[in-house]
Amino acid sequence: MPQKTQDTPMMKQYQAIKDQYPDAFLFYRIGDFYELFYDDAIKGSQLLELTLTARNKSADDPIPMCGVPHHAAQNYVDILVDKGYKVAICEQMEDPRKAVGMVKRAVIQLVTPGTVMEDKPGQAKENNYLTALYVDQQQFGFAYADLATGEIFVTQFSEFEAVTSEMLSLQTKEVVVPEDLPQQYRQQLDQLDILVSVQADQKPTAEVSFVSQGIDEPITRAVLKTLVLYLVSTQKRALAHLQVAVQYEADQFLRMDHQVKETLELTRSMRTGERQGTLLWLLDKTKTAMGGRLLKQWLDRPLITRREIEARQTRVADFMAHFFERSTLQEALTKVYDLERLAGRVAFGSVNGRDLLQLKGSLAQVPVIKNVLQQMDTKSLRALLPELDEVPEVYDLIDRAIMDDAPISVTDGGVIKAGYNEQLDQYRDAMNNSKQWILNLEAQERKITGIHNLKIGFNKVFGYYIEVTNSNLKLVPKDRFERKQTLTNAERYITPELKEKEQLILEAQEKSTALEYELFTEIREKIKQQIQRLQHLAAIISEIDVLQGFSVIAEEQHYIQPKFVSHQKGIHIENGRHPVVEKVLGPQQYIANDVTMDQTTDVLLITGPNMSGKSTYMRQLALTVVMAQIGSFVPADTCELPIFDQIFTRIGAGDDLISGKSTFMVEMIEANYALAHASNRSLVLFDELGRGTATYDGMALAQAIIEYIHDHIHAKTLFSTHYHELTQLSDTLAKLKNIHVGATEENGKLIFMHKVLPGPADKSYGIHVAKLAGLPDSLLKRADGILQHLEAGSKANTPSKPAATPKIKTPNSTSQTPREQPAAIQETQQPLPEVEPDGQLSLFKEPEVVDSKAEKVLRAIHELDLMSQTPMDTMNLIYKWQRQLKK
Ligand SMILES: Nc1ncnc2c1ncn2[C@@H]1O[C@H](COP(=O)(O)OP(=O)(O)OP(=O)(O)O)[C@@H](O)[C@H]1O
Repeated sequence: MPQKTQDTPMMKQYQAIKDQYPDAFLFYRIGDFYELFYDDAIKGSQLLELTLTARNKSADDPIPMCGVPHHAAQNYVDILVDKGYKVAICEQMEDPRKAVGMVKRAVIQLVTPGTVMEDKPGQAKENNYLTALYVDQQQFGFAYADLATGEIFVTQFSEFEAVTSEMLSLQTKEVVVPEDLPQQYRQQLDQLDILVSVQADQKPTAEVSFVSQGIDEPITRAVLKTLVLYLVSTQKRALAHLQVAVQYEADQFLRMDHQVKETLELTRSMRTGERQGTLLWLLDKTKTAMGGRLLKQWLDRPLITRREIEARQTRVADFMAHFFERSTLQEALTKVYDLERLAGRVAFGSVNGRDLLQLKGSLAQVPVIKNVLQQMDTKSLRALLPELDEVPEVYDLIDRAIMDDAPISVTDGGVIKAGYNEQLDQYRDAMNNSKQWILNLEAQERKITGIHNLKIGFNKVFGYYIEVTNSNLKLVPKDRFERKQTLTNAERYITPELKEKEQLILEAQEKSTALEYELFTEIREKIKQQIQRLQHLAAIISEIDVLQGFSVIAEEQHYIQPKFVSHQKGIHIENGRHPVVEKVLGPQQYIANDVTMDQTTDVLLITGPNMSGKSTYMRQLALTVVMAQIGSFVPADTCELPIFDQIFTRIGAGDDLISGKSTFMVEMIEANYALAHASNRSLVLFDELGRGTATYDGMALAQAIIEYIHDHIHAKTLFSTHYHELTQLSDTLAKLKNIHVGATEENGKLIFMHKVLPGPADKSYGIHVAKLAGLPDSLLKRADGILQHLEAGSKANTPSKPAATPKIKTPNSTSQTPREQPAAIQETQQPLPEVEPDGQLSLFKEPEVVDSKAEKVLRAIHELDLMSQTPMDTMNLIYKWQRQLKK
């Protein structure tokens, strides 16, 4: 009986290896190809658009197969990993020609989404983080690493939400967890669209102990071990570039959860997901990829220590003051390559001759950078000089050893300079002498034979040969020349002495390439010894780069150095601007605005028409705070700020469609999060909070939330609203001030002033905005009619001096006075209308007691301000009404 295909020795070897990597595509090397089999082949051929064939097609059990040429494999690996899959690279571990029996094969690397090392175009300024999680008794150890740069960070959290928020902020594509991670967390991680990889507990490696230096807590040590073991087990090599883990505490930085960072568009645009239009995009004037990555890290974690922030500011000011020196500095920085990733490649063993030349070129810039900092001659910049290590050992070594035009390949020779190694020089001499000998032989044979165009050539198949054209064949000495090949117009011959020389040349060549590779490996190992110095240098240069970038943008956009004051003194900003909107609109178009929140103001209640600039004003303040706390200058004429500990936002009505939460639910979750975590040193921005539900509910909640913050939290809070009734709160809340964004009406048209003014706005210009948006005239007329009706009703019902506190009506009681000032809103069991502010907004004459469900719903429909509803709001309401009718 013929052997089944799957039982052949090779397929058995394949299966044994594949069993160890069930969750990865196995790229199985056969000769010049990597082959995929079975399901890998079926799925892989679709994902990679490859032809699906079969091994042993004609057998009873053909095995699905597809393959990629080895030299093009990287592209295919990248595609799969980019799509979130893992790829195990299985190589032939011995020369098939020399192998006895089956060629030995082994997986040399498992490439996963979190461990990609290759530089992808456009990604140089991005880190690729692998994260790890360890849970012990409701405490969460959390760590992350960038394998390309060797950076590792570790912390712990006491809430799982903080873990997921951090993962989302870091945009990790993969998280490593221990085998015994409780199922509940596993499920929640699975929902995040992040690949979850499991790492078995094993004996720690040397890397683990190196990375964990100075880390004492068992939980942070445990998570580091999980992380590093995974790196080592996937990469299968020593990772000398892994850096000692940096321990951080979330409260050592200005805390912003993932949602806040997204809302403020610090590094990713909400609309496009790209950099364009973000604060990072605006601020990034860095000249190196490392600087670009550092800036992003700073934006993720602004500082809260005044001394540290001011140290950065001082350097920015110093760079600003030295325009000419700065341009020399920038020129030098442009010539600095990605030292961090080069160091990574040295450790990884993937560095080539050109990389080393880049390393040398970068190191050559260090004296230039030092020189220019010296010229600037300020205390803060001088302090950097001793930190700028030129790593001369590495520079000299590369300078002595690596040819200036070294090729990319490290195995084909042509990498090592003459004079670096005596043996190599001898081989090269031998080769050169022999080549000269051959030239001499050519001249000599021409003379002896009288064939003036006799040539000695070389090709890979026949080696050296003597070529004679057909017209001279009669002159060939048949006794000495042995014919080897016939061409159309010539014959090729060899002679014994030519063969002998050829042997010598080829041997010397083979030996010299092998020796070159050996020398290159040695050089790499020597540089590896200096990796930590290179990494330190990279860190200092990155910092210089980011700070010089701040000086560039500050100069270009006319920013000023913010001053830090106590929380009591509060916020004083004159002519502040939204940095990104200003950049996009141009300085002439942007209307600058003041922000004043001194000891008498904790809450600014902002009213004004749609589109007038309320959320821009709020974002402007938040971005100014973030810029100030990363050490950048800020867009304003003068700026005094306290240092904030956290920023909370609820801006824009984004639905969390994935988790099926409605706008209102998301709003309430975010509001609750802010209320639970904010302190009197926090900044809270709520944009039209409460508008995701029925008017009364929303207004009631908005008021209660403002009161809560005002009375209990004392955080600096900006609250924009369309509920004009809320402006009356300034009568009862001592530290609440009304401001509004002005607009004027001219000939029935609305002119936005974008100017923030004291006091409440007097009118909602919704209908005008609707007109600008192009709604049909007939509809607008109808809306105008309803508005007039509403206003008439409102005037009729409004007491001459509007009461600050709305009255509350329940079906069982007529109007009653609320508990006490300023607690205005009380809970009631009735769904609608639970709360009604004195007659405002009311279109119809109120029945004292609403008794039928249908009437309640009808009335709610009448009262609904359709223009201020999103479709999702309306869906929510209809759902609620349906439920009421069914009750
Ligand atoms: N200070 C300003 N100077 C110039 N233009 C501005 C200014 N503030 C806002 N704008 C422009 O007005 C537009 C609307 O601003 P924004 O979204 O802040 O309004 P809004 O009052 O929050 O609107 P809505 O109530 O509809 O959410 C912005 O896209 C911006 O182009």
